[in-house]
Amino acid sequence: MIMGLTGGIASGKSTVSAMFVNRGAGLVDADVIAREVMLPGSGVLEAAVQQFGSGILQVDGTLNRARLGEIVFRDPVAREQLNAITHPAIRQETNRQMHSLESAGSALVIVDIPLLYESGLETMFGQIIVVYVPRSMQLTRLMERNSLTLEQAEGRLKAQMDIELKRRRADVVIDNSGGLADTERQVALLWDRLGLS
Ligand SMILES: CC(C)(COP(=O)(O)OP(=O)(O)OC[C@H]1O[C@@H](n2cnc3c(N)ncnc32)[C@H](O)[C@@H]1O)[C@@H](O)C(=O)NCCC(=O)NCCS
Ligand SMILES: Nc1ncnc2c1ncn2[C@@H]1O[C@H](COP(=O)(O)OP(=O)(O)OP(=O)(O)O)[C@@H](O)[C@H]1O
Repeated sequence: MIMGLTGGIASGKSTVSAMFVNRGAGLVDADVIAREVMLPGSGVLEAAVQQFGSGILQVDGTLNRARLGEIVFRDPVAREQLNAITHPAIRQETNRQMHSLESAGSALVIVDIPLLYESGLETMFGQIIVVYVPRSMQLTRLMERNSLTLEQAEGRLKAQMDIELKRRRADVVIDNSGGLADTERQVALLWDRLGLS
């Protein structure tokens, strides 16, 4: 079985994905794939440099993520341009990995895609899990984890669909606003309900 997993930025997707992996699920992580398709020498990185200039590179030729983030999280047009350059490659590799894990015999494959709804990828999955925390908690966790100002954190939130909308669209909601033990309990419950125990 393959399930999509999404949520808002810093809502806890990686935390919840790790809980599924600990129980034996396979994981495809679109954020990891997004990094891989932008390694030095890739056509995707080359296209990004053509679009945004060599200022987005570090001296060693790797992507300066903070610099590109500064550009795209404050400018919707630039963000759309980056999405157009990166998303086809990310989507293709995500598809490849999830089917390869399923063929290899994973009883459950979790596919963590931050922009699942924004990119209209619902049809790839029979069931979608949304990892939910209220917007105010997204902001505080994001500011703390990434050492961002409130303004920078709000810029990143504005780049995504509102988390309440995602919650309403979900097939399954995991509420990650309590402690980790409470989240783990919800994961255990879902694991049982899916007949995976
Ligand atoms: C802009 C970049 C360089 C910033 O890198 P940085 O290391 O600061 O952040 P990281 O990649 O870890 O992403 C953190 C979170 O930001 C959010 N985010 C990233 N890209 C986008 C985007 N284009 N639009 C909206 N939110 C985004 C996601 O929630 C993601 O989980 C990087 O996010 C990127 O290359 N984005 C384009 C590819 C993409 O869309 N990735 C996310 C979905 S697969
Ligand atoms: N239940 C929780 N209680 C307290 N802190 C938490 C909880 N779950 C996650 N966190 C913390 O909140 C932050 C965001 O969590 P995580 O990195 O899992 O989110 P994410 O949705 O994967 O983020 P991104 O969208 O940036 O990929 C992290 O610093 C994490 O340690």
